[in-house]
Amino acid sequence: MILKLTVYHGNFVDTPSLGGVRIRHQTTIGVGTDGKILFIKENSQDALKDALEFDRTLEASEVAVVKIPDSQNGSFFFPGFVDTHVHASQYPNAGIFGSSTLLDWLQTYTFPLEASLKDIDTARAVYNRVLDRTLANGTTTASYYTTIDAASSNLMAKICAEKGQRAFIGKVCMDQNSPDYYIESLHECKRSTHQVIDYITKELKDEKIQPVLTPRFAPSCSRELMSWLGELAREEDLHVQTHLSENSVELELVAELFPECESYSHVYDNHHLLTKKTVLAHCVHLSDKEIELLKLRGCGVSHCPISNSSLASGECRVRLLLDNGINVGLGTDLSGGYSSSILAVARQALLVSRHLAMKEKDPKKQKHVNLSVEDVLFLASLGGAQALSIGGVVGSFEVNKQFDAQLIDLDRTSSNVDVFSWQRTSWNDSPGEEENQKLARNLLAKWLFTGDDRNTARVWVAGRLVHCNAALTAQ
Ligand SMILES: O=c1[nH]c(=O)c2nc[nH]c2[nH]1
Ligand SMILES: [Zn+2]
Repeated sequence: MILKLTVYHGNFVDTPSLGGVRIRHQTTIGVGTDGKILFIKENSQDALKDALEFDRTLEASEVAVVKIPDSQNGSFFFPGFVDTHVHASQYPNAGIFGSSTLLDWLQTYTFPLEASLKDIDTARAVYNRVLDRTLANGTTTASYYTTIDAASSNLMAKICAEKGQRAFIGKVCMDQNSPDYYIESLHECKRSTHQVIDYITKELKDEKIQPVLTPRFAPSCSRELMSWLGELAREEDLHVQTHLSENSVELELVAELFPECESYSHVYDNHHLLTKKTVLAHCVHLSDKEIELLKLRGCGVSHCPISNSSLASGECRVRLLLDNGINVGLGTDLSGGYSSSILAVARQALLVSRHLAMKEKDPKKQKHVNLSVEDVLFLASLGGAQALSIGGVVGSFEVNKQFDAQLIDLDRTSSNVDVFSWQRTSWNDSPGEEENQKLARNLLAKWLFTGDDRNTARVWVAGRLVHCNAALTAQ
């Protein structure tokens, strides 16, 4: 018999809006063979019955059931994480940055490593590993930077398709102010960019994998290159990613290189690179006028607090961006950031917001600047999806969205999380269940601050199991 529907049963947690947590207790989610969520039934005991009621033409043998036993009360489903900014090619350097800051870090650590991935075997080893690692940490969508090399960028796209992660693949574009051993001419860059777009859209043809135009950052891109990329983005309706306003020395360099532009953001805007499908990493030192411009253009921002702390770049004022209606997600920014875990990035986002709050004199403002556990879990999931302009496809559990999910298990004896008997919840979030609600929120905080990949039991992208932490007891 051919499988026509999979039903997942257990407790589902997601963040449908900033600061809001939704807990769906003993719920069945039905997923079609194309990975789309077809129905959600709350407060249900019998997942198979729900499936057969949903589609009366189905036979039981055509339905697969993934049920978390009620006894496994420390387990819940959460949407897969979205990493809005990650340099796959830099993964071998995770943790290796010494006391450098952005510009010397690029020269000392980053450009030599990226250049070495021209060797296809090196690229294969690195890209396979980074995929396994991010999937094991619950990342179901990632916006990747590869290197300037087309062949190995195409290999990365192929590995993503094979392993099943949803991914944007950004072949890096740089044609000025870069080392002789790691640069392309404008002509070469145009050709290799087309090679990657053509491979992904005409050969690979996996709708979960998309190309993203990737001017590295303004200093390494000529005006001609940026104009050409801006035009290509418009003509082909492509996604764009780049870095913006990360480090104060970088800001001075940009002002020197582009004296005709009002600000760093205007450099990109003048070349038509700020669109609704653009995601901008860092945005640490933006002026109010630049924030207004990003809002006007509908760009997303990738907040990378581990990277910003490691490279001493500064603190992004996330609450200000959110208050201005800008979509913000989280980025690991490997290897400016040392961790491949979006959960770890979410934790750091919360802590950085508290550092910003400490600088506020007014207690009311202090409170507002703080990001809560619920806020950073939103940024890690739906916020990230919205920043990448795919908020209608993934990021929360809704009918017609894709089933990109992770099963979290806080009870694994080998993990770092200890849940005591009085801290348990039935996950029942209905009115009148205030104590349960409080316990559930405390468990989410415990996961955020003490959890890691040992608690990521299983991961699905579009309904396909892409990671399984073998020791788990869930069937
Ligand atoms: O965090 C960063 N990582 C990079 O690789 C990079 N290149 C330019 N600017 C950058 N910032
Ligand atoms: Zn980066």
